[in-house]
Amino acid sequence: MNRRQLHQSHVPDWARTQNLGSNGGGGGTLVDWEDMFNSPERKGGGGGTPRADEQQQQQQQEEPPEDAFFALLRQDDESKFMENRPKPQKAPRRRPTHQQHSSSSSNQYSNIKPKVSTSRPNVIRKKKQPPPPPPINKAQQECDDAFFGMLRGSGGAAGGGSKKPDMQLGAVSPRIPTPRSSVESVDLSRPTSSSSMRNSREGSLAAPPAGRRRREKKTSSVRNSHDDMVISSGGQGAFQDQAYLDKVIEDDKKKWEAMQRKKEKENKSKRAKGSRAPTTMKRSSSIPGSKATAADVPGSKKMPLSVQRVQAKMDLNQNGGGGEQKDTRRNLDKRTARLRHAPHFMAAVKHYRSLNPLFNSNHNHRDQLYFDNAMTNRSINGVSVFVRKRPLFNYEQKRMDYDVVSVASDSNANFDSVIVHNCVMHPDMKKMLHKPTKYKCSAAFDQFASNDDIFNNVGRPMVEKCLSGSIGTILMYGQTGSGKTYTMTAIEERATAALFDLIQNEEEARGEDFTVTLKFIELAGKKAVDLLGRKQGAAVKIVDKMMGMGHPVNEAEEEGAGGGGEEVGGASNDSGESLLLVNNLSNLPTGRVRADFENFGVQKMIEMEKSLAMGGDEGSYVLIQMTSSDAASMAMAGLACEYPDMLRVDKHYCAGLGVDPSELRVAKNGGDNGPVVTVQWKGAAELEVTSTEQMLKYISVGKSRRATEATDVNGTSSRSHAVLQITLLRKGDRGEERRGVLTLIDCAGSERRNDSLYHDKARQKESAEINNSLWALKNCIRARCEILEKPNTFIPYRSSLLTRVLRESFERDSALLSIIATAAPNATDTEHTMETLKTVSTIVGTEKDVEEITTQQVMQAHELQEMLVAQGQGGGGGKSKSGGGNTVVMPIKWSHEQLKRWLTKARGGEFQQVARRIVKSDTGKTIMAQTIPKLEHSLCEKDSILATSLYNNLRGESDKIAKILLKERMARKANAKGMEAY
Ligand SMILES: Nc1ncnc2c1ncn2[C@@H]1O[C@H](COP(=O)(O)OP(=O)(O)OP(=O)(O)O)[C@@H](O)[C@H]1O
Repeated sequence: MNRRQLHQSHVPDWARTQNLGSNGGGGGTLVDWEDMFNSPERKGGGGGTPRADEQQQQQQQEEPPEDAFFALLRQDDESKFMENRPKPQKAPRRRPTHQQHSSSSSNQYSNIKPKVSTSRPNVIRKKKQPPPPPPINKAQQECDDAFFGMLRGSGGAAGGGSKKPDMQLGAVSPRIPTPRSSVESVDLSRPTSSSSMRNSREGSLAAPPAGRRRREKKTSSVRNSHDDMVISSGGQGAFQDQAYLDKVIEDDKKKWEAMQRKKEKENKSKRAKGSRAPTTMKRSSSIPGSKATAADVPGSKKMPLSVQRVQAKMDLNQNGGGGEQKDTRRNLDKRTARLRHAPHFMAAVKHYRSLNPLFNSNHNHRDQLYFDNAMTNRSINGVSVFVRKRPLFNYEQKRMDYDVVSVASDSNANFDSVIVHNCVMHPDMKKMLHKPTKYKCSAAFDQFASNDDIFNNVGRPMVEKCLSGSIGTILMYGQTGSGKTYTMTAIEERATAALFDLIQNEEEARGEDFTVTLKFIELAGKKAVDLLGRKQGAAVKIVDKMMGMGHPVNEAEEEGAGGGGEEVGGASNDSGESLLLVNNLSNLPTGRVRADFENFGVQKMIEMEKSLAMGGDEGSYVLIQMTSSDAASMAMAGLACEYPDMLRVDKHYCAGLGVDPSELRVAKNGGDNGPVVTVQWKGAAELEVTSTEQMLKYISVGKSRRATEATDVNGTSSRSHAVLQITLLRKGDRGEERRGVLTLIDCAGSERRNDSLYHDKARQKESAEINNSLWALKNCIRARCEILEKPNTFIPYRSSLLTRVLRESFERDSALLSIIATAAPNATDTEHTMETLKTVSTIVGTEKDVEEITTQQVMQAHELQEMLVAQGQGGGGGKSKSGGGNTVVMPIKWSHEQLKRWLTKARGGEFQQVARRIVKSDTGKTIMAQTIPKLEHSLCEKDSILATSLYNNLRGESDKIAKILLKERMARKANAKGMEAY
């Protein structure tokens, strides 16, 4: 098909009928569509161009009579015309004049009259062949429809709600000029026409979506072309309406743009106000399916960000906050799944606890039995490990978080256990699993333990030892927000008060003179900063100071790990021999001390033993002579300081040997008390303190200078290790000095990597440094523990600033070290808690004792109920008198009879003798109020085992019944709410 043929195929039928479109045989004429629509007549050009005149003349000659033409036109189908119409956009749009409107209004078809005139072959053939008319555009048709639909709507509205038939799409064909009457019947003068329609569709002036904007633009272009036609035939009134419509559309557009600008401005100012705000909102908006932002959460400023995120997730899960969208995802991350299935997991944990009476969580470590016990008898490898569980916070409970940490304390055992209930989903995401893991520690404190309990068990023994010249360190370790600072603050306050009380007592009793000094620094990464000096933020250098015998003091400043040398003086007399007296070699403790003696070599040990053998009786002093050597003197000096009661210089012996005891620096410098290797904080202010108030004031000043920052987990998270050191110099009436040091370290929160993902680079680096120093600490403590078995174990104390500060604690056997691991009980932090306890276990070498108890599948509520019934739990107290169905009664509310019944039946009659001994006045309340010692005397005939068992079983029963009551309450609640009952 050649170009002409192609064009021919587009010629409308009506034109072919008239031989207007034929270019084949028969002298057919090719219709120039462009000319037809651009012809001056069609455009209504009155004056006409020269070409128009020419055309007009030709028309007069060649065109058929007008009537015949109109008859032909009428035969044509309107749709055919539509089908073959040229693309409207191609027609140059020219707004007709008022005159043109009025002139054309007489005959609706007059405008297309010139189309016929284009049939003149000569004129047209000279022209370049135009492109074929484009096929009808479907999208355009839709737009047309839409527009006419709009018009219909507006017309309907204008016409009192009824659609006028002439306003239908067919009636206002875009290509067939409508008679004036029909156009005028459209009431376009109403200002509502365009804007109101649009507003009613959009509801407001908010920006339409991009797609719609595009569509509207298109519509408006179509509308304009159509309007041109309407206008051309509609006369002045229609023209004015069109102008009005344009204006309204233009206004709308302006309004929308103004609104956008305003919004953008508001956003900008919001961002400028709080630099963290956008981050927060970004984080919150990352919650899948959540609409919540930080600003939506009440008190969001104070609430940790993780809390806000979980809160938002909970809102989503619980369909709260009016959100219609319920989170229906099945594949959930661990934390979300834990909360989603909270009731089931809670029931499983509670059931587990009920089986073990030791998990009574309201009485541990309050008995006198525990005091002193944990520190002295329960240390693990020379380190006492304590665990403190903080209570569940209200906001955690609100988000359906629950307690997954159980504390089992037993006065009779040598250690306590902490169980973390890891609640997870089976990979099939249907079954729920309960995986309890057990950790061993010196003593564990549950959420009911008070600060006094902690201090009495951990702080007080330490203060007492330091007063008598020991070195003690308490170190807080745990996850961010688990209560390290809270516990340490309590210990500081109580330790200060206890210290000055004890000092006062000692001064009064013995007339000794005490000097108390305080230093406070923070360790952030590789920097140590003073917290008490006049100049805030002054750098501090951690320096090892060696104090040897018979030699001046040498300092070894260490700039970095492994830097600096150490010169150790040897204790010697004029003959170059070291002198030391051992009062009783067999009293020497094993472990490190013996290792040091071994360092001297076998020869020295033999000498010592010989001396001991020759020296006679136990308790008498034995002079040890040895050749001066660094290692020997160092070790001896250290020993003399650490074991003042065992190693001593005997003046009389020295006189007999002609040795000046004053030259023996062991006696003079270190004396009985002073350490040989001390760690000094160069540049740190050391303030002398004379009262509790003064000390607390200094501490609070130092704390206020400490670096804290809001993290995901804690609103005021400590971002550095705070090291507070209280030094006691005790001068006896004979001038002898003893030095005791109490170091309290509040470590920065240990964070897991995924917690710090949201942090900026600096914060991530800081977190890495914190974790590095904690790792170094772990290695040092571990090495210290290992020394007992492997004496040559190297302690890598130089690997971090924190461990360098703690050097004395690692290297001296008499040094006391207590670690308090703080644990958050909430299920969301299960992994953190497990990590903390695992780390502490690794530190003290009990990781082998970490016991993963068999995983259990979590029972559904009804299964649990059946099981409880089968076990007959809660039967001891009998049923409620109040007629509450199966409701049982808590032991504390038992009557005398109920108590007696329980005592007779419980544990296969173990307490039958107690049942016989109780009197009328004994009820559940009176027996529950008694402590183990009281029970022992009142009801158990001094049988402490029976009393302990009775005490524990009563509480175990109490927990079981509480559980049943809770379940009943929940079931009632669930029934009321129409929820799944369990
Ligand atoms: N045993 C507790 N009883 C009551 N409230 C507690 C307990 N432990 C901690 N808290 C509270 O928990 C919040 C966080 O505690 P804290 O600041 O001591 O945590 P942290 O472990 O020091 O955190 P970070 O490492 O980030 O500094 C505080 O509001 C504190 O009052």
